[in-house]
Amino acid sequence: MVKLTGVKLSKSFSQHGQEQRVLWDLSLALTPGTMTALIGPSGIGKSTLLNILGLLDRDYQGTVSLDQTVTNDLNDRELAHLRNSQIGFVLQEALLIERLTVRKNILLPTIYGDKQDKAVLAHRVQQLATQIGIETLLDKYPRQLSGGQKQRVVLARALINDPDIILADEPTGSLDEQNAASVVALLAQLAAQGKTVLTVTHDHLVAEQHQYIFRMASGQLVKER
Ligand SMILES: Nc1ncnc2c1ncn2[C@@H]1O[C@H](COP(=O)(O)OP(=O)(O)OP(=O)(O)O)[C@@H](O)[C@H]1O
Repeated sequence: MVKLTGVKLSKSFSQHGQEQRVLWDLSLALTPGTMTALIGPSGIGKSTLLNILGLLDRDYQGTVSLDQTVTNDLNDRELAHLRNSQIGFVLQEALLIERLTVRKNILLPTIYGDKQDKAVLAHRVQQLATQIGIETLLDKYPRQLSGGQKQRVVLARALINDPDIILADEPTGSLDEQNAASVVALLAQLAAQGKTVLTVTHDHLVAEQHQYIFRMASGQLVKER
């Protein structure tokens, strides 16, 4: 299992000649087997931080490490391989490919990287779908699904490669209370298996179910729990 560390992370955006500092010497370490919630007002930089920790954004100051591997030292190919094999992303907008079935959407991350056995993958899709409650949707197309169902498909896709680190941006945003509770329960189950879970959420009830809670303010993290 993998420890994710960010040290002295800084990031600015410049717009209309104005520099906006979003992250400012921010450091954090996420330990395997723990579940951390990241809260804070809209526009404060939560997604920006998630994108850096998830190795999607290289344009920042500071270092991001997975165990002993300092990701800043890797080339784009190595970085993509690490991201694809170790990190599961549950993004805010459920981006599914419309012309592919739910099953094929879930399998998308497996077409990159090392070849995996088809029968094993088929079994894994079935297992995940049952766990997440979307087993009846596997042969449907995204347009036939509700927002909440799409979000659960995105979760299944994030987990198909069995990543050690799960980064979730508002994973319960478009779910009703019952489905939200089952997604949080699943994240807790993954943390109990030794995975590292970081969840961005606006929902206090969801945050409360995490072991650690950090609030983002002025480019830094304040530990609330
Ligand atoms: N590509 C970009 N160009 C310019 N500014 C950006 C860009 N991406 C983000 N920002 C700015 O950086 C700040 C932080 O954005 P970010 O999306 O990280 O916030 P957030 O806390 O995740 O917000 P929300 O809770 O609404 O999702 C915002 O003020 C936003 O306008």
